[in-house]
Formats: sequence, structure tokens, C-alpha cells
Amino acid sequence: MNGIRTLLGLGLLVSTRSRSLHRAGIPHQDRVCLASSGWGTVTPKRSVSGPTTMAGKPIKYLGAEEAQAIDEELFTEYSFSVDQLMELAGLSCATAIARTYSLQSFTKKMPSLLVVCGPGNNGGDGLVCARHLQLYSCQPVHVLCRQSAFPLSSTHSSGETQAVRELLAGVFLFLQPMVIDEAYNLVVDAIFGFSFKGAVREPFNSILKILKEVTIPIASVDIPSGWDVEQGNPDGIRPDMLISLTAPKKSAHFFQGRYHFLGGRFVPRALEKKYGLNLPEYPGTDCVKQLL
Ligand SMILES: NC(=O)C1=CN([C@@H]2O[C@H](COP(=O)(O)OP(=O)(O)OC[C@H]3O[C@@H](n4cnc5c(N)ncnc54)[C@H](O)[C@@H]3O)[C@@H](O)[C@H]2O)[C@@H](O)CC1
Ligand SMILES: [K+]
Repeated sequence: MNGIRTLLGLGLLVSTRSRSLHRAGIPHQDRVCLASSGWGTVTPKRSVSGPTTMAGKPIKYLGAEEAQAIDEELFTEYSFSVDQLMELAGLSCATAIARTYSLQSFTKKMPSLLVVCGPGNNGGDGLVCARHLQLYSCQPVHVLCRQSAFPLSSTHSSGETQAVRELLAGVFLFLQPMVIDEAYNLVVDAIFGFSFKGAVREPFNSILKILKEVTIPIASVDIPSGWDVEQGNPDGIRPDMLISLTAPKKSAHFFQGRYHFLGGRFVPRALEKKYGLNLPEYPGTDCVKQLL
């Protein structure tokens, strides 16, 4: 009962933002139609040896420094803009999620998905992902990000996007795990990616504690937030899905969820060769490749 009351509270908060949603061009009335869920308990399984390419070579799992070096090179040597890469990364995440969790089978009609975005580019990927999920008819998508600390948010969630942007600390901390379980079908974790370091600072520490307790599936963008990029985090969140971007990071060896995808099909062949990435072939024109 308390959960429902709190949810109604959230609904109120959301509706107070309807003007900004209108400005973003998103119809307020859209809702998701649902049937059955099909999500069960996550079966723990550790990938002992990583996936291989068609030629049998192991796909390279990147350390933090190497991930950052590739990132840098994409911008400098290959002149990508952050927007370009983010758009492709976010599209990959939305595609993997929509393919895996048949959106029309969601059992909770409203709200539908919760996308939690952090202060860096991982959060930007989350915003783009939210926009594409909406274009895939998954509505409403609630996006929680710290608006003031995230200048990219207006760019990546504007236009045809509806992003219910609330102050992360203010709203999320008010949500209890049970309320999230009751209200949403899936959480997209886009809080931290490969630049995360050290002990988690507030408000993110409290947010991750809440996410650790939710029982609905979590889909993590690039790296499960709060995990060390290389060592993982045995006490951290346990996502059901991981969408590695560009190439998996070393922490993906500790992923025990059901679905592992590779996305971000933008790595030039020469760069792939230089870093010995051994990326798998993407099927046809797909922007994602399922690894697990
Ligand atoms: N190939 C690439 O390089 C691409 C990277 N992209 C995304 O960019 C991400 C990396 O983005 P960024 O470098 O902006 O970094 P992140 O998004 O990983 O996070 C950096 C932010 O987290 C904060 N932070 C770090 N450690 C913290 C801690 N312990 N407690 C609290 N806050 C902490 C930092 O102050 C900074 O604001 C990737 O994981 C991926 O999602 C994609 O957008 C596209 C392609
Ligand atoms: K993440």
C-alpha cells in the first residue's frame, strides 16, 4: 500500500514536469500494453573464458586505460564527435533491450522503464537509449538524472524524446526498491562506465544500494555501475543484462547475468587491428551482437 502511495507521489512529480515534456515533443498519454513477463530468477553463471570470434580468436577484454586510450583515439585520430558515438551506443543499448525483453510483454502498464543516468558519457548513452526505447513504442520511459550536473542531457533527450528529468538525488532516494519493483518492468543502469574509479560517492552510493535490492531485471550500459572496470565488484549490483560498448571491459568476466551483448558498431578496422580487439562479426547490418 505504501508502495502504491509512493508511486502515486512519483506520478505527481512526473506530471508536474509535463510542460517540459511537451517542450521535448513527447505525447504525455502514451502507455505500454502488456501481457506476461517471462523474467525469472537470474541464474548465476560466470563466463570462465570469454567468447571468441568466428575464427576462434578470443575477443579482447579491455582494461580501464586501454578503454580510455581507444576512446581518445576515436575522437582525435578518427574525428568522431561525442554525439555521434553516444547516438550509436545508445541505439545499441535500446536495440539489445528491446530484442531481449519483448517490450510488449511487460506486465506493468505504467510506468514502464526506469533509466538511471549518471554524470558522464555513460549517462548520455542512457538518455539516448531512453529516446530509442520510446521510439520502439515503450512508453513512458522515466529518466532520472542530475539535470544541473549534466549539460548533455538537454541535447540527448530533446527533440522527439521524452525524458522525465528529475533531480537524481531528490527523487531516486525517495523511491524504495519495492516501489521500483512494483512500478517498473526494467531498470537501465547508465550511471558509470569506464571512467568510474574508487569508492562510490554520494548520492550514487545510496542509489546503487537501492538498485542492489530491486528484483526486476537491470540492464547495465557498458559496465555495471559501481563495479571496478577490471575487477568487478562482488558486493555490487547484479544486472541481468550487460551491453558492452566498443569492446567488453575486463570486469565483464565477472558478469553473471543472462544476457551479454556487444554494441557500438563504429570501431574502424585499423583501430580494431591496432589494439588487437578481435571483435566478433556483427550479424548483417545489426548494431548489436549477442555474446551470451
Ligand atoms: N568508445 C568509447 O569510448 C565510447 C564511450 N561511450 C560511453 O562513455 C562512457 C565513459 O564515459 P566518461 O568517460 O564520461 O565516464 P563515465 O560515464 O564512466 O563517468 C564519469 C563520471 O563519473 C564520476 N565518477 C567517477 N568515479 C566516481 C565515484 N567513485 N563516485 C562518484 N562519481 C564518480 C566522474 O566524476 C565523472 O563525472 C563509456 O563507459 C560508454 O558508456 C559511448 O558513449 C560511446 C563510445
Ligand atoms: K553503467
